[in-house]
Amino acid sequence: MGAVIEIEGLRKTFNSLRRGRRTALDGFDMLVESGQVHGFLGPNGSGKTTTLRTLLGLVQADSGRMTVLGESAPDRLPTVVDRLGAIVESPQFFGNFTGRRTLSLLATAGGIPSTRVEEVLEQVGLRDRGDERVKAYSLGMKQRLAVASALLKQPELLILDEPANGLDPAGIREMRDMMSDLAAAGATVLVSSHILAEIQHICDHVTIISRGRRVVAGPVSDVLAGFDRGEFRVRVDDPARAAELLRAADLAVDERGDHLVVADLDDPIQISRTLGEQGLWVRELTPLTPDLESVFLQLTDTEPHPDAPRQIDDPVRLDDPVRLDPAGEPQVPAAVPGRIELGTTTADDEEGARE
Ligand SMILES: Nc1ncnc2c1ncn2[C@@H]1O[C@H](COP(=O)(O)OP(=O)(O)OP(=O)(O)O)[C@@H](O)[C@H]1O
Repeated sequence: MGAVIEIEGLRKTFNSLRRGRRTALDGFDMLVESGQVHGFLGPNGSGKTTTLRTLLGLVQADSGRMTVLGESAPDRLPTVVDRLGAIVESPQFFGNFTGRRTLSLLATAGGIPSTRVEEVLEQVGLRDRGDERVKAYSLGMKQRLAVASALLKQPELLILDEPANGLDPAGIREMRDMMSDLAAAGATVLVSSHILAEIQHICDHVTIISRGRRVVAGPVSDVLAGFDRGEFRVRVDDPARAAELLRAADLAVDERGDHLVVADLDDPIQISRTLGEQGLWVRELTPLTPDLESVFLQLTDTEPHPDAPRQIDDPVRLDDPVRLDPAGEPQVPAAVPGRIELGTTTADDEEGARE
């Protein structure tokens, strides 16, 4: 599989009079290979949008090396722009135009055959609503229209920043199906999100970023397997006694009210045998497999706050080297040989551009 996106040691610091100096990217690395549906995960403010904007030349990096479809980015992006579709900032459409007319105009402007309009409307599930004005579209329909506009040129690579934002569960499901269809048709998709369950369903690969650094990357199944602590939920009539017996058998037991969680287990037979031999019959013995949500929380150490978005202030936990990058810690590369120095941005208007 060839690399479709390569990012090495990307750094970006924003300077603003109001908020001072902020390091958005602190030596970030990412590799997306051809045919992947690659999830780009991180808490709010971890650097996802800055990465994508930098990759597309919308923000200038301080340093780092990037390639897109084999060409160095952003300087050589114009040579691959026809093979690339991206929705990084919500595109604005004319509310009085219909979806179909909007796409027709974009197709004409881009020299794309008008037959593509019907194809992309179909692909994003808007064919029956194509003659309604955009101002009457729901947020989800506007998102789909945006995706349709990016699909007009049949891109090999589609980059979507938080495409599920603001969508209801049905809209999220449709977006998910659409991405699966695109991948099945051979496209590579990079999708950033903080909706972890969705990423787990949609994506085959994942990169998790925290505070501007990559904390883990790889196939979703490998990342999850790396966090499998061999835990089992155990229900018995007398959990306190069961806990005692299991501890006496050298097992790590956590009492959780009406059930126990036993960790670091190779074979659950150890539980049923230990308890059965003492006349305690097991009612439930369920393996607890990690999901992306728990992996994400462990890596970024950001328990969601009931009334607030995810927090980013806590330190990244680095106590388990096997679960992190090969170096055993979030990557903070020193000088990368041959890295292109792109110059430093020290403009207060960066702040203005964002707000
Ligand atoms: N134009 C800007 N000016 C000043 N600071 C910025 C600018 N853009 C991003 N930042 C800061 O850089 C950091 C990373 O922001 P970024 O938007 O890349 O995060 P994110 O992971 O995309 O977050 P979210 O999920 O909330 O979109 C944050 O601290 C943010 O405040």
